[in-house]
Amino acid sequence: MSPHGSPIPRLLLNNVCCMRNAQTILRNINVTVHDGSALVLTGANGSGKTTLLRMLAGFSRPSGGEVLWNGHDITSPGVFQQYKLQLNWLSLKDAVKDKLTVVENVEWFEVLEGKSGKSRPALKLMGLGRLINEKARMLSMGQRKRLQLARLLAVDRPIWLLDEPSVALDYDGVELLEYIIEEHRKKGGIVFAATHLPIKMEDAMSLRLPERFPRRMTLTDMVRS
Ligand SMILES: Nc1ncnc2c1ncn2[C@@H]1O[C@H](COP(=O)(O)OP(=O)(O)OP(=O)(O)O)[C@@H](O)[C@H]1O
Repeated sequence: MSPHGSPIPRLLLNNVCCMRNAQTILRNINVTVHDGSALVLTGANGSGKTTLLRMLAGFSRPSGGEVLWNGHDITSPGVFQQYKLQLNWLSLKDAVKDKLTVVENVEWFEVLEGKSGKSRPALKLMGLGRLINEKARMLSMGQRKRLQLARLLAVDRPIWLLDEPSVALDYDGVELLEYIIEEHRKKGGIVFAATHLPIKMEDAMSLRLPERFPRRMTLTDMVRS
């Protein structure tokens, strides 16, 4: 509880700023996140969505402001060791090992977590049950994304940082993504999703990052005018 009696948010982004190469990428981002919440991040290419997710993952430090987890700055050494164990990261780089089988690609992450037994059910839920023993190099783009989502389920950490989670998924795949996000949130999990495509998430917060440069006329504008 805070001194005012309200629960301390699980995560608080307090005036977060990010500079890269003397340019401001993110300016004064303020977000309060409680268990079960979701934040949908949108914005033009280059507006800073991945940068914000990377900051939440602790890959880079804010150049201004702070990210607090349970009221503690995530960049403090003692805190970061605990905080990083809360995170599950899904990025466009899928880290799928082509020489391993589909199930090995998930079990590997589960073993690192000191867990077992969830990989096969997770792959089945994601519609990859028949491909479990195939080499991962056989998978299509959408199937690789489904494998990544199966990892989220098998590893089962509370804070999901999802960068373009629906890219390459077919209609059923997007519905499955929406389903697992909903189930995760019902258990108190937190979801951050950067996306250009609509993903249905009930009562999700949304943050549209502003374009960083004045918009110039594009080819599309010229064709339309
Ligand atoms: N390490 C870095 N050094 C310098 N500039 C960087 C670095 N990382 C990202 N940027 C710049 O920060 C800006 C934001 O990039 P970011 O990848 O966060 O955008 P995005 O909103 O995720 O874009 P997209 O929709 O294209 O995925 C870009 O202009 C990018 O060039």
